Amino acid sequence: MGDPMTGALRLRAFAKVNYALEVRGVRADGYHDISTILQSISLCDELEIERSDEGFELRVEPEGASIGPNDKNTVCLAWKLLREATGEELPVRVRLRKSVPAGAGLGGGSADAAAALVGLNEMFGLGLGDGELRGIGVRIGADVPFCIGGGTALGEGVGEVLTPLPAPPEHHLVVAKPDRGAETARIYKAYDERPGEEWPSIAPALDALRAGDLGGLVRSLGNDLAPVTETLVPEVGELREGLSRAGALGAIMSGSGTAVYGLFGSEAAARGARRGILAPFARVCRPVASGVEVLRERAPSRASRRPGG
Ligand SMILES: C[C@](O)(CO)[C@H](O)COP(=O)(O)OP(=O)(O)OC[C@H]1O[C@@H](n2ccc(N)nc2=O)[C@H](O)[C@@H]1O
Ligand SMILES: Nc1ncnc2c1ncn2[C@@H]1O[C@H](COP(=O)(O)OP(=O)(O)OP(=O)(O)O)[C@@H](O)[C@H]1O
Repeated sequence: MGDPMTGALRLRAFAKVNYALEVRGVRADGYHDISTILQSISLCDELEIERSDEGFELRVEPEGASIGPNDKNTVCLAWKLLREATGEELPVRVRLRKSVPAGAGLGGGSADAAAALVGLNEMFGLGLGDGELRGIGVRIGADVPFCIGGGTALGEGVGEVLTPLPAPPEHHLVVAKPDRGAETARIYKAYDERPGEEWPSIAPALDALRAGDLGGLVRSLGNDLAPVTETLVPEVGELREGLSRAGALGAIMSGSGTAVYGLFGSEAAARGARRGILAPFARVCRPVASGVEVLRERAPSRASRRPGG
């Protein structure tokens, strides 16, 4: 449990990629059952949560980051749901520094919600376990439960039934995104309307991970949603081909897109390839073992202490 007197917390909220994603069927509520292998990556947003006297205040940086109104922000939704679940006031000011592009299939909004849940739980000494946080998180988004724990996991159900997997063999990624994004709901809907063949199964990717076989993982990268997004946003396919031409061992779209990533055996190879990628967003990343990292705690200033808090 965290120190209830903690005045401020800084957290990293890590993005994710899907090494493999298989859509298994559509449910009565319109959501899709999936089987997916999720991996946290070093690309991250940063949150600074500071105690205040009352209410909730959010400042998003850089200003003009087009992620919608503050009251719909996943950080605000996390605060509201946690307040409801615990009956505590949780008065805070949050600064959210965005680096993860939105509409990318990199789970940026989900990671921010996860970091807010973990951070508030710690700051106010709420004592909720990971299972309870995941239960709140799934009400914000299907990727939030994964982002709370992060690392490498198999996601089933709508993505919230999680089984930890071994960390992947060492590699680096180049993650790139065209200007246009994709709305997750629209991509799943277009998937339902699309006739045609599916990429078979995540089983070989699971075997490769369990065997620590990078070549096997590369050969079994796959995503049922990729052909759908690539039809709607052709730049996605072009970027994927660009990554392959630049020397990626394998390249595939993440989640519902529009970000794509390529796998490389070394950081040097990834850096070299990135220089040749003409995309508005292109970063070299590595897999990381957690979804949220608490960076440092600062002693509370007198002014930010609640009486008796
Ligand atoms: C594509 C993935 O990122 C893969 O990890 C996830 O499946 C999407 O997770 P997410 O962005 O957290 O999704 P949510 O915010 O919960 O859902 C957005 C919309 O996507 C659709 N959706 C999402 C997840 C899922 N398993 N089936 C769905 O059909 C629903 O229409 C939903 O209204
Ligand atoms: N903290 C946030 N960061 C990014 N987007 C947010 C946030 N809060 C709300 N949103 C809204 O959610 C939309 C998509 O968010 P997000 O970046 O999670 O989607 P995504 O890249 O498709 O990831 P996912 O893999 O979770 O579907 C944004 O366009 C924005 O309107």
